[in-house]
Amino acid sequence: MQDVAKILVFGNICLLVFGFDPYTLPHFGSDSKSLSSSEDHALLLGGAFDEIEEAVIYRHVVPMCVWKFQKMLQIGVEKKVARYCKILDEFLYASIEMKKQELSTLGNNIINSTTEKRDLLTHLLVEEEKYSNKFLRDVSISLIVASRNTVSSALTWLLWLVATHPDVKKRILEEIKQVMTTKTSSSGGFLSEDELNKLILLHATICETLRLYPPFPIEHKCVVEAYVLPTGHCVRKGTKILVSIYSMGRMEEIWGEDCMEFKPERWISEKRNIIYVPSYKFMTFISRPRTCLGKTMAFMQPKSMTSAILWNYKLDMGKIVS
Ligand code: HEM
Repeated sequence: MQDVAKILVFGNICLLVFGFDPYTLPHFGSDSKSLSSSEDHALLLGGAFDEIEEAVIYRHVVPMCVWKFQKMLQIGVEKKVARYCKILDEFLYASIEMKKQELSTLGNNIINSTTEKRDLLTHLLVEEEKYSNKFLRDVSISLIVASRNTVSSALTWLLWLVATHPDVKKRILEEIKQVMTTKTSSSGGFLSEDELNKLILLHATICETLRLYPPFPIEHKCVVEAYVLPTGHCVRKGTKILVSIYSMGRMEEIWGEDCMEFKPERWISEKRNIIYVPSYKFMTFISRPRTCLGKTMAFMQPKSMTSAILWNYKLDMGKIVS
């Protein structure tokens, strides 16, 4: 399920960043020559992201000298990293060049288009011509990496929790029916942003999913300067701190006695608004100053996808075949 969700999210983020869907594109790069379709090419890119993300985790668990040595000799995991980075670079630089050509062909038509309709690359290139290709590549890759695994993990757990809690599923469907207009029901059940904002129970269900199953279960920080924490603990410069976001989402002293239960209602006030929970309690998006910049999008995508799935299909857990 998460593999399908990753494909969906990758397509969405590419639309946002580049303005095109990678599943409909011609192939870029030497590694893609043997591929028979755009879909295969997009899967190759997805695979490259997966491999690199795994290698980044590896770099966190082995001593730095080990992976640096492997990198220098181009052996082991680092050999794979170099290959997959090349695949991604070819895709990203070709996408940037394509966008630049499109801009020079369409010129004023794009420049005069409303900013809400522009993809990120167009926006950056129209606002500031001097950004280097490397800068544009780095911005694009950060957004793809930040959203692909996180949103797909959230969506997978969300669908599983909804499928295994028929009462919640029934009430979400009733909520969708209430906000849905004739226009959206005839367009396949894809709700507008305003309609999605009215889905309070679905929003609460996503919060509850992210509390119990945070896509980043552990956060890793390094102390820059010696500091005394409010608890009185001294931390020395260079100390590595691991915060278990997963455990914090299941702590009785934070969430109460029913902390292990799936209860979307805990996020809804008597007046049917979402209850604000400070980020130092609900750590899924980390606290300031480095809080997640894509939080709104992190809710919008699962909301839009889940409401369309529930509207069009019957969501149930299939039989597990051993
Ligand atoms: C359920 C989905 C998501 C979760 C749980 C999540 C969680 C997080 C977390 C924990 C961080 C802090 C990482 C760190 O400092 O080590 C972070 C940072 C970030 N996230 Fe998200 N994220 C999600 C979706 C997204 C999306 C969809 C985008 C944008 C398209 C995004 C963009 C970013 C960016 C740009 C940062 C870096 C912020 C900075 O360092 O200043 N995230 N996210």
